[in-house]
Amino acid sequence: MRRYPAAFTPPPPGSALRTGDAAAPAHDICPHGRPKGGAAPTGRHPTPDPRAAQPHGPAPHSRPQGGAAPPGRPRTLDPVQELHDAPLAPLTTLRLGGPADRLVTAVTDAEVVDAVREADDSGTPLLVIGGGSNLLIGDKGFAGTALRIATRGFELDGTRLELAAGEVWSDAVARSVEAGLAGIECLAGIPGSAGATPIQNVGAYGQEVSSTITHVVAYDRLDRTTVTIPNAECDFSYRNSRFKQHPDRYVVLRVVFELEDAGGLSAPVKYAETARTLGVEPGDRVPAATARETVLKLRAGKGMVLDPEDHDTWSAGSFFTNPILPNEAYAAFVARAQERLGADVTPPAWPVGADRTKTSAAWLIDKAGFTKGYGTGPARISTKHTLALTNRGGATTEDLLALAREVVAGVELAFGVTLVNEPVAVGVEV
Ligand SMILES: NC(=O)C1=CN([C@@H]2O[C@H](COP(=O)(O)OP(=O)(O)OC[C@H]3O[C@@H](n4cnc5c(N)ncnc54)[C@H](OP(=O)(O)O)[C@@H]3O)[C@@H](O)[C@H]2O)C=CC1
Ligand SMILES: C=C(O[C@H]1[C@H](O)[C@@H](CO)O[C@H](OP(=O)(O)OP(=O)(O)OC[C@H]2O[C@@H](n3ccc(=O)[nH]c3=O)[C@H](O)[C@@H]2O)[C@@H]1NC(C)=O)C(=O)O
Repeated sequence: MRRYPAAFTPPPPGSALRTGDAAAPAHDICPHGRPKGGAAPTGRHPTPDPRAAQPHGPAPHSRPQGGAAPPGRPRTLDPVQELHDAPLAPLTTLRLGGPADRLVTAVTDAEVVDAVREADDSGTPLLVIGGGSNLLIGDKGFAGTALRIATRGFELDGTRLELAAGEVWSDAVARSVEAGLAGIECLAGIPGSAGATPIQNVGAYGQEVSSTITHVVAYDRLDRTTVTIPNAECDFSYRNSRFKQHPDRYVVLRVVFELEDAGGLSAPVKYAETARTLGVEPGDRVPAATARETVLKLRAGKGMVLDPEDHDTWSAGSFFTNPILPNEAYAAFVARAQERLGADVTPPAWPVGADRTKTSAAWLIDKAGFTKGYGTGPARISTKHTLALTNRGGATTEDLLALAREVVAGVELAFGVTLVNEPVAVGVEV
């Protein structure tokens, strides 16, 4: 077993990977298009919502060009921030979805709040967009205002880290590791914005943001005021939070973390795959930079680090959450799996409290016959991980939905387990 020294000197600033800076295709906006009367959205949101993807979309601080509002249309924002009939597909990591009637890019918290208030006052449907990495937008687009959160702010004070919602998450992780701090190093390479991390309590490789967030500053659309919500009131659980439970109520403005100064070492390594790869035991610490690099390699091997050249990464990451089953339902599932695959088969299982068991959606999909690379059309399963549904180029949202529905039906038929989609569906239902 390899052990690392207690004191570790972090690498010089700038040596870290800056995943958020990669590949920014031109923002393909029709500047003078009129708002389209798209179909009213259906699904989880009463109002649809696309998300601006910094990883492959325009840089968050660069304002889209052009886009004067049609005559007579009320406006409270700088014209360069407002576009009409704006394609949303380039703002998502799936590169799917139709246009928004109106796309507003907000670069300050005040602009975010103004845009939200304006939409609410006029009864206009609002779609908040962060990095676009967890959005599945319908081909008809969004009939309302899409608000792209492009605020910037990385403030490190000792071990306290405050991030503006529009910060590129993977850059923030890199910078915190460069500063020698621990707590979010295993969340490296996750696409999207800092403001989206508390929404679904982002987690990977043994870390969840709920462990380090101290509080979230959000605009509360119900009370029409800015609120500070401490961790204990965020109702965090696996891929869930108060913000996700009330999807139309809060717009996250800032997220504050308390990181750990472990002399440049990581937090104790928790995820078995990471520990194995590092050659350490779970619970050991390694240099935070090493933990981050290891996670980046593991993620890249699964097609989970954005790369515009690699269609396996034209995805929304995991398309389904890992099912959490009551223990009896899990036992029934195991019996069914063994009947189908052989008595020696044991599906992945992680206890969730005393009464429930989490299993693997990727395993279910794989064993139901949807193996890596499954599909013949423009939407297929990733060749690197069965949980990522991908756009091979030229796909439509309907293509992807057809694949997703086929997978859900196939897994249900094979194992009696119903998969639930993780990405936010805008104007469509899986
Ligand atoms: N673990 C992994 O490997 C992966 C994880 N992800 C996670 O998915 C998340 C997607 O982030 P991102 O690409 O920025 O988000 P998106 O632009 O994809 O938006 C998805 C949804 O997040 C909500 N949201 C985003 N920003 C805000 C905000 N400031 N305030 C309120 N709601 C917000 C909105 O939901 P609503 O309208 O319901 O509030 C939105 O519809 C990331 O945080 C990432 O961690 C994605 C891919 C891989
Ligand atoms: C990518 C995301 O997050 C990921 C996160 O990166 C990883 C690492 O911690 O763990 C979750 O995936 P996951 O449960 O599929 O984790 P993995 O470690 O990749 O795979 C778990 C198990 O699935 C099985 N597996 C995986 C891939 C595959 O093609 N086939 C397969 O059968 C294996 O048994 C493997 O051991 C998160 N997904 C969810 C929904 O919880 C995301 O949210 O978008």
